[in-house]
Amino acid sequence: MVPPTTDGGEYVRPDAETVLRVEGVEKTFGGVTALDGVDLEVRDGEIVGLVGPNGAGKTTLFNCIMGEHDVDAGSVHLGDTELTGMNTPDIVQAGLSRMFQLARVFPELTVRENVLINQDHSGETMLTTLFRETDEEVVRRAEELIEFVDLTHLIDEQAGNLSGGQKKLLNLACTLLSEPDVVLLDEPTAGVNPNLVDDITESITELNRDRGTTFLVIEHDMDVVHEISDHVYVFATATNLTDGEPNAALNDPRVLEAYFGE
Ligand SMILES: Nc1ncnc2c1ncn2[C@@H]1O[C@H](COP(=O)(O)OP(=O)(O)OP(=O)(O)O)[C@@H](O)[C@H]1O
Repeated sequence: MVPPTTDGGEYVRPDAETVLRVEGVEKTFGGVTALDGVDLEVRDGEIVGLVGPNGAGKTTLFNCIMGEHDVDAGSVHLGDTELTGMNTPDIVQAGLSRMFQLARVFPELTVRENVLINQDHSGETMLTTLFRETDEEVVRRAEELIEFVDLTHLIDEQAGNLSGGQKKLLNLACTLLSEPDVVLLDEPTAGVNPNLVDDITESITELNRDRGTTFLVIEHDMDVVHEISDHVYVFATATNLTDGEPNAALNDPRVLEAYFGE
């Protein structure tokens, strides 16, 4: 990873390799144009924020990147690999991982089992993955991730007993087991008790700083966007409005107009 640099205190986009590239993506649902020619790039080692009013198309873009929707036009690349047209498991295998807005856990399984079920299960179902003998190295990594998100004291607890914020932290650990090149986070702090918001933002920034994990993050909380993002894309009604360093992008008059009618 090439670390982001600063120039007089201002973030300068690293001259690093572009790991995720979205070009001209279009998606319509019946008569609704959800994405109308979206371009976006995430460079190695960055945390990139994605903001925009409700209905702007942010989640649809994540679905298109992860292969959950076919795109009508345009392309998505991860490094040199074209993801367009690939199915979701193959996209995960290629190096992308996603955390959903609503935490998704298996409530009857323990915290440890929830992480382990995310190991590579090509050719088998998730459950048979869990019950086959797991590589010691994978178990060690799962336990290390659980420790990283501060859930070791709950490692044998059923995930259904965790709070909403703890489930999000668990989901974050789950997305990391496959050692992805880029992690997509859909509103990581939404619905989380304010006490745990800092734990989540700290986990994201530590993962980025200490392990070089690259993130693309949809977030509505502007304080969080300012705090964690190196670069921000702003969407309005199905397309890019602007992008740049957080202060500049979020104070762009077109953004203030789209958000606040100023
Ligand atoms: N499966 C679908 N079928 C029909 N319309 C859809 C579908 N998914 C999204 N849309 C429409 O596409 C547009 C973009 O929605 P999307 O959920 O991507 O926006 P968003 O920016 O993620 O909004 P929010 O911030 O509220 O999550 C909206 O008009 C939405 O109603």
